[in-house]
Amino acid sequence: MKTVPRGPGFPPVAGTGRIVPGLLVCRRKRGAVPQGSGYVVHEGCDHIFFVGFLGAGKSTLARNLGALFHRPHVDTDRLVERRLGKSVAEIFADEGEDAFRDAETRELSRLSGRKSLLVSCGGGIVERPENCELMHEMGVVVYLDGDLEDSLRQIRRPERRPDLGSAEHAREVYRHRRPLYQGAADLTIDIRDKTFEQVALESGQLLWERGLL
Ligand SMILES: Nc1ncnc2c1ncn2[C@@H]1O[C@H](COP(=O)(O)OP(=O)(O)OP(=O)(O)O)[C@@H](O)[C@H]1O
Ligand SMILES: O=C(O)C1=C[C@@H](O)[C@@H](O)[C@H](O)C1
Ligand SMILES: [Mg+2]
Repeated sequence: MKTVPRGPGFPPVAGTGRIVPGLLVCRRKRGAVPQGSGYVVHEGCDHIFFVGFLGAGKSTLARNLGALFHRPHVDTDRLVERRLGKSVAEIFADEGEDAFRDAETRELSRLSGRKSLLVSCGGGIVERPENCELMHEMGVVVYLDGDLEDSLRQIRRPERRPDLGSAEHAREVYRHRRPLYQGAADLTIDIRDKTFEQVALESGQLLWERGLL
């Protein structure tokens, strides 16, 4: 990815801005050309992948930043579900985890044909080194580094999470995964003791300052 820098200032104010709880959302008119108006121009694939444990807030963050920076958001779990026509829980139950992981890798590689996505990833995306390579080929990886307990509290409908299992199992997975997330990350955001809005502002600023948004 080649980056053409633009002027200072966060967030990018072009079009109209409005405040929503804790967040400044900047609206750009449809079709507006980002040249010379403080927008970054990237050549090649320039996705931003958000990784982290279950319930860390990846989807919420990618959605919030998508609204803030006018970038499309996709979620790998939702892409797999749409492609296979069933929920993640059903895929695990009917076809097993390997089939889910194969589908996840296929969906990930399909993103190479798209531009400027904010991608919230399934919690297990880092289980396959091939996925980490794909993400690095297509952009940068941001790790939301948080506590296991916060993740567990935030998970909605834990009974629908085939990957979660008992608290002890979740703890084991967390311990096993943390170095994988760290190894994959280009950037790490410490999300402990922060609200979802604080995380969105902090990561937006970090990515903006580095010319990634
Ligand atoms: N602004 C918010 N304030 C408080 N809680 C929130 C907020 N946004 C989301 N949540 C809660 O936190 C949960 C986890 O957030 P999110 O779904 O973004 O995490 P995730 O990392 O994508 O999780 P998953 O592993 O399920 O994909 C949500 O299901 C929701 O219940
Ligand atoms: O952490 C995991 O292994 C998973 C997380 C979810 O996002 C889904 O991708 C699936 O349930 C597996
Ligand atoms: Mg999610």
